Amino acid sequence: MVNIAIVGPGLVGKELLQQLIAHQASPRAQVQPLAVVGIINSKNMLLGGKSPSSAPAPLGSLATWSQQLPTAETANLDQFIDRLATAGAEPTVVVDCTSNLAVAEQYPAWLKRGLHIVTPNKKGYSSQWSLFEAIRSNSRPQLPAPAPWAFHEATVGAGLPVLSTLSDLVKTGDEIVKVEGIFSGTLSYLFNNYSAPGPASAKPQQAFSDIVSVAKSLGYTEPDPRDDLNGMDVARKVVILARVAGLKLSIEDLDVENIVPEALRGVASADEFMAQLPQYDDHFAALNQQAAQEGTVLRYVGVVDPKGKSSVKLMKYPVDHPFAGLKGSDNIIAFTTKYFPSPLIVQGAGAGAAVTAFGIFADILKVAERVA
Ligand SMILES: NC(=O)C1=CN([C@@H]2O[C@H](COP(=O)(O)OP(=O)(O)OC[C@H]3O[C@@H](n4cnc5c(N)ncnc54)[C@H](OP(=O)(O)O)[C@@H]3O)[C@@H](O)[C@H]2O)C=CC1
Ligand SMILES: N[C@@H](CC=O)C(=O)O
Repeated sequence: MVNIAIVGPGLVGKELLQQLIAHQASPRAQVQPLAVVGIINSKNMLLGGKSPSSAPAPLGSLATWSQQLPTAETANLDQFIDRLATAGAEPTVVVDCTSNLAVAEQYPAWLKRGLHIVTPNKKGYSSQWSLFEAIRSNSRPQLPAPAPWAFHEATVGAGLPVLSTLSDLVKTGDEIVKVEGIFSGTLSYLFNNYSAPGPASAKPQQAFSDIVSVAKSLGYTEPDPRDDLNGMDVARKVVILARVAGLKLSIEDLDVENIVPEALRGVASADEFMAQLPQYDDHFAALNQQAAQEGTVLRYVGVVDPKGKSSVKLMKYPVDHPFAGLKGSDNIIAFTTKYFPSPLIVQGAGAGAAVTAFGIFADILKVAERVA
């Protein structure tokens, strides 16, 4: 048995819980039994087991967790972790589904207590180098067994096998020449719809702000869509990729193009930002029109260039370029390497609760297979 504890049952965490509940009801659970022993958000926490000093046990009636959580005991992340790390507990995976840096800063301490980590939270792997290094040096494979594992596949490309592919290339001695791609499901969705190839008259005349609203409602955006439009989400992914490729890169080393209109960068809330965005539809329409007149489309692209300057920016691509033909919220990542001078391409849905939860779930199973 492997224990699972979820920190942050929001959009993604909730979907993960659904997938875990479905797993428990399926024959797959016989092969790999998984028990959800704890759930915590910023207000409350649920922990299975008899007493605060006993090892955690599976939550009873997991299907009703969302009704139980709001009236459960007050959240205390330190106490939650203490319980999970109780002597005699089953191997435990803490799944951080927040987007919180303060939570990610706890990973090294959690790893030192033997807890495995799986996360879609980009902050731990893309913020200060010392945090990344502390996570890496306190987990396997840097430490020998029985040290815990830390996996973060869903931080880039949601459920797509992006980091595992890059890691395999590096581990087998391939040389990374360039990693280039559309790493944001939100920005992919926005520009695939707003700046589609084809005659201007055939294009849908949707306002830019309307498409941002749809991307938000489909669960593609960060809780505040400015974190997508300001390039920071893509910048974090570029940093994560670069670090997996062995480069000591940080966000400050990148050129990042912020496409949030300047006047909206400081507005107080995401709601206020969404309310004011329609005032800037003409600005985006002009950018798009200019690209169309040049026979190009707009695409927001990240580049890891080991020998040059890595960057995150809005680019124009000819309509027959592979990036121009993307659909929906697809990500596309092209790895140009010594073995793959014609790039190895990974492509598919790169945002949304279902695919992100799938990526997290696959990482949980990787831990479970290694500790079974
Ligand atoms: N959406 C997508 O397509 C993808 C998302 N991701 C990443 O997945 C993560 C989750 O995203 P999403 O589900 O949309 O985010 P949400 O904002 O929907 O959920 C965040 C959750 O974290 C909880 N939380 C926040 N701070 C704390 C804290 N200090 N202690 C405990 N719980 C806390 C919130 O609780 P409360 O409600 O009480 O505030 C909430 O349950 C993010 O890091 C995101 O970048 C990665 C890939 C794709
Ligand atoms: N907001 C992000 C979610 C996944 O990382 C995106 O749009 O790609």
